[in-house]
Amino acid sequence: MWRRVASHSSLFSAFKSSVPKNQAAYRFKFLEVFSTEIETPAKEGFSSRERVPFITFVLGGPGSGKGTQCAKIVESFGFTHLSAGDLLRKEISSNSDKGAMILDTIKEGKIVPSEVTVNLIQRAIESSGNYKFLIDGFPRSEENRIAFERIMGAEPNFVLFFDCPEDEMVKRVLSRNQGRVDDNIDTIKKRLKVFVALNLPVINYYSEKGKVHKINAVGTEDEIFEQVLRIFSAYES
Ligand SMILES: Nc1ncnc2c1ncn2[C@@H]1O[C@H](COP(=O)(O)OP(=O)(O)OP(=O)(O)O)[C@@H](O)[C@H]1O
Ligand SMILES: Nc1ccn([C@@H]2O[C@H](COP(=O)(O)O)[C@@H](O)[C@H]2O)c(=O)n1
Ligand SMILES: [Mg+2]
Repeated sequence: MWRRVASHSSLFSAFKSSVPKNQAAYRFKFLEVFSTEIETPAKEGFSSRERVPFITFVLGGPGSGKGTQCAKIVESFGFTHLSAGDLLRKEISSNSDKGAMILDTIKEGKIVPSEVTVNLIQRAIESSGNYKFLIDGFPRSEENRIAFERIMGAEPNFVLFFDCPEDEMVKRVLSRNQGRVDDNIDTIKKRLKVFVALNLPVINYYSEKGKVHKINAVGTEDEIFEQVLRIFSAYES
């Protein structure tokens, strides 16, 4: 994990011993983005002065308000917002060879193979020029989580979990009106099942590590953002 390692090179050699050569090279490229910061000892907060990489995973069921709150966090704290779903939708629109597979998976409310999603996130991080990231809708499964840790060699600093009752999530998704292929009642039911079966275990995993901040996602957007604001303000340094 970036903020826990003593030096750039020790991280790289640990990584090199556990993954194939081409991934090690990829990882090294990724680390170069942060090459001046990585030698700085770990800090709990995010600081504009030292620019130590800071990762927040933003989790919650479909329609719980992750994207809405991420937009507000970006405005107040200068994070880069990377929505895994948006990155996958962009990949579909770009006519990539994986587009058809991704579209079919999204229509079924299932999870896209982890390597695909992690590689999209990795590219977006590398090209962002930022060091503070909100990774929204990821990891969606233990497989996602393990792939991220293996490829990126990093864990989140903390996890935001938007806790919302299912009937409220269904209501919000059905009135979202953004033309998403998965915003229909059949796919929502599947997404809710996938959330319980695959995503809740990830939230429990990080909860046991003391990394989860649970937000009551019922209320107005501003009421919810008050809770979010308190959490981020405590990490600001
Ligand atoms: N607190 C709120 N109260 C009522 N509606 C909300 C609230 N927050 C967000 N919404 C609306 O609910 C819908 C879903 O919100 P949003 O897209 O932020 O959810 P999400 O968690 O990102 O969902 P998904 O996982 O499907 O991408 C949007 O139309 C949004 O405007
Ligand atoms: N880690 C992820 C994230 C998303 N997906 C797929 O995209 C769909 C939409 O995601 P949103 O976060 O925008 O709701 C989701 O239902 C999955 O099909 C994924 O596979 N892996
Ligand atoms: Mg979203």
